[in-house]
Amino acid sequence: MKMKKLAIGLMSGTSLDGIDIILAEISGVSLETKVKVLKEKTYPFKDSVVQKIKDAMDDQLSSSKLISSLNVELGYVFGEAILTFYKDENIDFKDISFIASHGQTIYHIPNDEDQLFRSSLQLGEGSIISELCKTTVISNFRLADIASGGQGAPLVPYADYILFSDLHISRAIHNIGGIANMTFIPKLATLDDVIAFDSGPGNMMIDKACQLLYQKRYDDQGDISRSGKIIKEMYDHMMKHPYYKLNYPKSTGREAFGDKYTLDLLNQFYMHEPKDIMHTLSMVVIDSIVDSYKKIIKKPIDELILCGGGALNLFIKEEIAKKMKETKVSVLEDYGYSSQYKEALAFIILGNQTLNHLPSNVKSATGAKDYKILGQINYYR
Ligand SMILES: Nc1ncnc2c1ncn2[C@@H]1O[C@H](COP(=O)(O)OP(=O)(O)OP(=O)(O)O)[C@@H](O)[C@H]1O
Ligand SMILES: CC(=O)N[C@H]1[C@@H]2OC[C@@H](O2)[C@@H](O)[C@@H]1O[C@H](C)C(=O)O
Repeated sequence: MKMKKLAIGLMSGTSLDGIDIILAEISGVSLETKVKVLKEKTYPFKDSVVQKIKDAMDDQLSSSKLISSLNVELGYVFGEAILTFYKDENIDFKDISFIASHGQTIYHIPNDEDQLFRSSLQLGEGSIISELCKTTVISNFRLADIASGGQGAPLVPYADYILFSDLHISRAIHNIGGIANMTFIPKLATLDDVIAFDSGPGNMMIDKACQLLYQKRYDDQGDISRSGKIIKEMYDHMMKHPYYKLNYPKSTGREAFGDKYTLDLLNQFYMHEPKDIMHTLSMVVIDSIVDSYKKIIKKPIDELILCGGGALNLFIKEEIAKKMKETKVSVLEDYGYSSQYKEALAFIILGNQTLNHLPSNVKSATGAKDYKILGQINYYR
């Protein structure tokens, strides 16, 4: 299968900042996969849609009625965003072979709990996207991995392995989105050698605090956090969160580090300067990222590539570089890809595997028993 195809990747992540859409050319499969990014753009969610997503995640405000409706509504929101992308970028829908859509995570239960099954729910109905965009759509990538005993996350490590494995260099790719997740690929690695997990929160606490304390969507370039100093009591309290000590496989989400967690912290430490609160939140993100290498992986890392919107936070990038002196720390842009769109690109690679009846989970990352073909396919007709 060497034929080149055009495909769309769509990602709306845990930070709820918008819908990342990418157009790429893809050929080959598995290790022979070749991708070329052609266009990329982000379309913001309407505030009313963000509110419905947050309500659907909230144990008190959610209802089965809301979830049923939101699944279809997000199908329309995603499909219409793709149609706008086609218009903006002069793309003819007939040229597109497939759309791979991650969907909006509403709830993620990485491990069985009392009365609760390990599960993960992504909304944005593929049937609706397929109907609107008149193309085959692959969605719901996580459940086949869960069926095989995995956590269903993280899934991007497969794409990281295809894009960044190297014979001579050990590389880690750290995505700092709402949640921060990493893929470590030792030199000469097989897929089984890859280590990947969510290191903990990325921007979600920093964003929430910035919105409440400064009425800004995020801490642009990390300037506010840089200007503050550490609140030791708050830092020590936060670093005691049990998630950081867990060994991999492990994944997390808004359930653990979302608005409720941040609001509780702000209530507890309200007497401190806002800029010191921002600094402390950022230092927890930075140290949980660095600790994932120094305390969990404990292997030499030649190159660390930062990506996700958080790679644009220079304070985070500089502090990580200071703490990992033996590693070359760079951003995805240095490798010819944009930080914000790698996850959308990754789902094109995963969707291509699916259409070719090939697996794309990484067992060591999710804890699954087998390599599985991921996703559900809606053919357009
Ligand atoms: N210039 C900037 N300076 C600082 N932070 C930024 C900047 N631009 C974006 N960000 C951060 O990046 C976030 C968006 O990141 P991204 O789009 O990678 O998240 P996501 O894909 O929703 O999350 P996840 O990877 O967890 O699913 C914003 O909410 C903001 O915190
Ligand atoms: C359940 C879920 O949506 N998890 C996301 C989230 O955002 C980052 C991190 O937590 C990662 O585990 C995952 O996303 C990427 C796309 C992944 O599966 O690799």
